Amino acid sequence: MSPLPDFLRPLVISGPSGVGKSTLLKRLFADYPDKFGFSVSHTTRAPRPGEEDGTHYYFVSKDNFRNLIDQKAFIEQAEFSGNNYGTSFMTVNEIAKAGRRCLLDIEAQGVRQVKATNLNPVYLFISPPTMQDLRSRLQGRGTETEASVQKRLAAALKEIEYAKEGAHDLVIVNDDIDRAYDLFRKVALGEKIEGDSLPPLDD
Ligand SMILES: Nc1ncnc2c1ncn2[C@@H]1O[C@H](COP(=O)(O)OP(=O)(O)OP(=O)(O)O)[C@@H](O)[C@H]1O
Repeated sequence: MSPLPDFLRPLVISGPSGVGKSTLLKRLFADYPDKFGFSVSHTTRAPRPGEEDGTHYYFVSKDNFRNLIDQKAFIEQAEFSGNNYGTSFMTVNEIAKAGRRCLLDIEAQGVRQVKATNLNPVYLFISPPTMQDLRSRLQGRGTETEASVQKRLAAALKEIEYAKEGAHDLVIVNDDIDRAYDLFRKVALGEKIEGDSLPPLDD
């Protein structure tokens, strides 16, 4: 069976830090080990315990990152919480060459830049049900200091503002993980779904 038309377009996944993007992606890759390729970003942030270079990120120095910008290696790149993140053309091309759907985890600044390219992806926003849920997930993950949680929440407001502008093709609310994953899986496979409406997120 030939793939659905949307399967041939990259899928950009956005959403505030702590909303559950990595959790959804992990399940997808476990269920479909051969169908997708995650566009591994370059970052200047320090690896968290268990994160591996080349799998979760390409961990590079600030100088190295600046050189890559100068070489125009990035489709998009942005600074977030004091660290740089970028998606290289090379990474995305390699996934397409391998016949897999390219999945990209990109925040609002980056999405604006991707929109100025000819990548033509599907834009998906993963939303928390409420701001309180987002706060408790960030705190519960145990990877952040309280200051870092505050920074991420401030950045989350910008992500949400952009989503409220209608920047994305689709929204999935990560309330119940099984329900959210079922929708996410369908979108990733290229199925057309109704999607959720964006919650008010004003709490
Ligand atoms: N539906 C859900 N209900 C409750 N907790 C969840 C749900 N989805 C994910 N979580 C938990 O929320 C925390 C944050 O999830 P995760 O690390 O996947 O977020 P993320 O969006 O990838 O964040 P970042 O962008 O910072 O990498 C994790 O501890 C995860 O187990």
